[in-house]
Amino acid sequence: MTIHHGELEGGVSDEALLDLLTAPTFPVAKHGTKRRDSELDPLLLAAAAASGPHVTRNHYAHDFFPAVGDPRAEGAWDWTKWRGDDALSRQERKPRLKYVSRQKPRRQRLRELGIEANEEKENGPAREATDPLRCAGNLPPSVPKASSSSTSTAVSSPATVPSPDASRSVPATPAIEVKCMARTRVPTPHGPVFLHLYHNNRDNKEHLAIVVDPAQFLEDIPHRAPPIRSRSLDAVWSESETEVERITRGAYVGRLSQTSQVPSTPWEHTNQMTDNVPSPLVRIHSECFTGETIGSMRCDCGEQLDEAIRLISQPITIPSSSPALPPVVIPGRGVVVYLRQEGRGIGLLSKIRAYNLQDLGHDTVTANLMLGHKADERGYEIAGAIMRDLRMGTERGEGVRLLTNNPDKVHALEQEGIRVVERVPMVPRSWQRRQAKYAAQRNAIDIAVSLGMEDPHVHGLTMIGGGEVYGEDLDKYLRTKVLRMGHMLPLLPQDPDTI
Ligand SMILES: Nc1nc2c(ncn2[C@@H]2O[C@H](COP(=O)(O)OP(=O)(O)OP(=O)(O)O)[C@@H](O)[C@H]2O)c(=O)[nH]1
Repeated sequence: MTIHHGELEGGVSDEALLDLLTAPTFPVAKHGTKRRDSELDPLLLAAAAASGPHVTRNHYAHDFFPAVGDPRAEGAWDWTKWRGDDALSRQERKPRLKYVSRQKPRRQRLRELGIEANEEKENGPAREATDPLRCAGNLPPSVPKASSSSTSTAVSSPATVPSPDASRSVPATPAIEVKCMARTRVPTPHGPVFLHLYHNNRDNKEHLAIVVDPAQFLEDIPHRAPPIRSRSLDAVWSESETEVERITRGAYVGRLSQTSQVPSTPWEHTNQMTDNVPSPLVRIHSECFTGETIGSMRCDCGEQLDEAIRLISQPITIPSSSPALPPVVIPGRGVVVYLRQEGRGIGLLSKIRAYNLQDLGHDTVTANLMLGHKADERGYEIAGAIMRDLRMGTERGEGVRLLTNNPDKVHALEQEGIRVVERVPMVPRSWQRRQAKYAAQRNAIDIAVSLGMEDPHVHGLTMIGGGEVYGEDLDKYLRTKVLRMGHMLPLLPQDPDTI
């Protein structure tokens, strides 16, 4: 069976329109009047065409919704003023659904960027960031923290490179700094992990790293690969820091117990990689409350998180250098960097609204655009800094094997100086199961077992409802990612009977 684009949620028109609008050359009417300004922003047009209501080129940040957080804004819904659903309140509410601009006047925005309004043409460089299919550095404006930089990992990110156009003053973005504030052992269904909590100087979110490296518990055995440890955590934070303080924040070695309390020392690991040890598996994962906490089957985020920890925790077989010797098996080794970028960076509130637009028939990309967001608003600078703090994919030359289908992530990490030696696909469990059925039309369970899946309920019962997400909503979501966001997954024929 062939998959037609037109079968996607949102219909042919949304996708065809977006393709047309984001094509390299924009069609111009033969006898049209020449525009005085530059070409129209495809994002704006796509949002306008998809949503219907008026959106103007200078106000594309307008929202369907009034400013919820600002009760003084015209049309804002302030629930504290809710007095019941009587006729009067209904009348009061009626004219309230209006668009409210969240954008300051352009002149003021340019001034804040240090750019004189007359120097910058409309739709000049700033327009680049509005490309809906671009994965942009979207982190909020930097607020440098007064932190002891001696203990944090500071690396010049590409954002700090001065503008080649020296005549224009571009505000300098301070080098990104991350600091691991605490680390602890967490037992999971896949084995123990070390949860690392990071602070940074770009946003006020607590990003996390889930380090799988149980070899650190095995004391008297020579390690084949260096332990995965945070440089900023193992640093000495102050001269007056006590051993108990160090241990309490997680700067210890081995297994912490009533009888074993060994504080770590600042980074001094000398053990090198043994030959043939594969590069560690790494996943950069973005927060998804719905998929990970309440087991939503609109997406596969919860399953992906579970599957990533499972895959990384698998023991590694190292072939021996001599045929006479048996292969060596070592514990799994790798990291999940967990970024607090809910809803691909648009936040939970907007994601919930986007779900309602999806129920109206729009796909996940169009729903974001209709709400005035980009298709993807995430950034990976913080992930890069965390990886550098853990010395992953940088200094030892081993590189990382990245668990993803998203080409943007590979590119973004490489931009951050992380060496990605291999992309390892994340095939949804339900697709693996169905693929197994299609492949041979035989006993699907046997095939799934031979693919290493075994019983999906055995592994990772970390989501409410079980170990595999499936269903119509999920299929639509995954197909949109493949067809509209360039995710590298082989599409399966649609077959509701096999779900
Ligand atoms: N805006 C929006 N975000 C969503 C939706 N469904 C899931 N997300 C968010 O998408 C993010 C996960 O992104 P994915 O595209 O699944 O994964 P990815 O990280 O880009 O790619 P992979 O590495 O291949 O999994 C999380 O932040 C989720 O909260 C949706 O319908 N709309």
